[in-house]
Amino acid sequence: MLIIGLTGSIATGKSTASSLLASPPYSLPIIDADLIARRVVEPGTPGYNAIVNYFGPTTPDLLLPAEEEDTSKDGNGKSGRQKQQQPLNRPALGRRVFGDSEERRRDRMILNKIVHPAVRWEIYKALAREYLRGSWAVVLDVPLLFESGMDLICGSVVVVGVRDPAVQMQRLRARDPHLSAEDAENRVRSQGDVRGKVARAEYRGGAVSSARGLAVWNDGDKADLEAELAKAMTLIRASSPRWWSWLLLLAPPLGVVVATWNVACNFMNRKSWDKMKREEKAKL
Ligand SMILES: CC(C)(COP(=O)(O)OP(=O)(O)OC[C@H]1O[C@@H](n2cnc3c(N)ncnc32)[C@H](O)[C@@H]1O)[C@@H](O)C(=O)NCCC(=O)NCCS
Ligand SMILES: Nc1ncnc2c1ncn2[C@@H]1O[C@H](COP(=O)(O)OP(=O)(O)OP(=O)(O)O)[C@@H](O)[C@H]1O
Repeated sequence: MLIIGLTGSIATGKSTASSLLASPPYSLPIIDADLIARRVVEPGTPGYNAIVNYFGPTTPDLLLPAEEEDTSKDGNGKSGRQKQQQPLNRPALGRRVFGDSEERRRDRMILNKIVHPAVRWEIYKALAREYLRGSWAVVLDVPLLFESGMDLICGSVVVVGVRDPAVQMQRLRARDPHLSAEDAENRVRSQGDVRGKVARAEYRGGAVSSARGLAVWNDGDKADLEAELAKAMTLIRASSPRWWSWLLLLAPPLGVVVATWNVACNFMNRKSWDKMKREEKAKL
């Protein structure tokens, strides 16, 4: 099964691209890390408890008002309404962790340490399900694909980027009108420049621009995005035909060898990228 990593920066169009990939003619299964990251911090989960313990004492608006559940219909004899645990106030938590001050970076790291292991585990379970279903390919939509090291397990990485940061900001403000200009700025600054992610993907793709790493530009309208995606999918399909996935599924030892080889190639590629970046820095 081919794992297609889909990434980008905030509001560059990952979700728009993934809903196109989920629809015909592609109809690919999508694993959405943002959705999983919401599920693993729902009230009652270990993630929720850890966040409340750490951020609660210093974030007065961390929790939303509790919803009340009507329990009188359950026939439990009590005519009461039961208080639910208060859900997280996500914009308030976002204000604690997005931005590039020392304090925000530290808090973001702590939040990541709470949320990411649970997200990773859910992603591995979802991948195993798709593998057993015999899916040809699956899209792994992860905003922090490179930062989390998840790119290592991907056969292909597609970065959805915009060249003009003003387009990114305008789309973010239009989609999330509840964010102040400062909040929006902080969110954008919390992720590296998307052009850096595009460069990283293109380095994976190599000089001949293989399906291992591709950029999909999204400065134009949605029809332009569809056309860009179609080009990327043509390359990806050619690099990993359906019969190849069936062969790997029917011959598990071969599947293990190919998967190990793939991770090793990605690891070597990452080492050589890091080395190149270090040398560039040293020259400055
Ligand atoms: C801080 C939180 C509560 C804010 O929630 P909110 O609903 O307002 O925003 P949402 O989750 O939709 O995120 C919007 C975008 O911000 C970016 N983003 C989210 N978390 C992070 C992070 N830790 N570092 C950098 N960028 C991030 C992503 O591009 C994401 O798509 C939430 O983003 C969160 O729990 N983040 C930590 C978990 C995480 O890293 N999720 C990303 C996928 S694993
Ligand atoms: N080509 C486009 N033309 C016009 N609007 C677009 C285009 N692509 C995306 N948008 C809009 O821009 C906003 C951000 O897109 P989207 O939600 O897909 O980004 P994202 O990368 O998934 O963001 P996030 O990281 O915050 O989850 C959405 O409102 C979407 O409808």
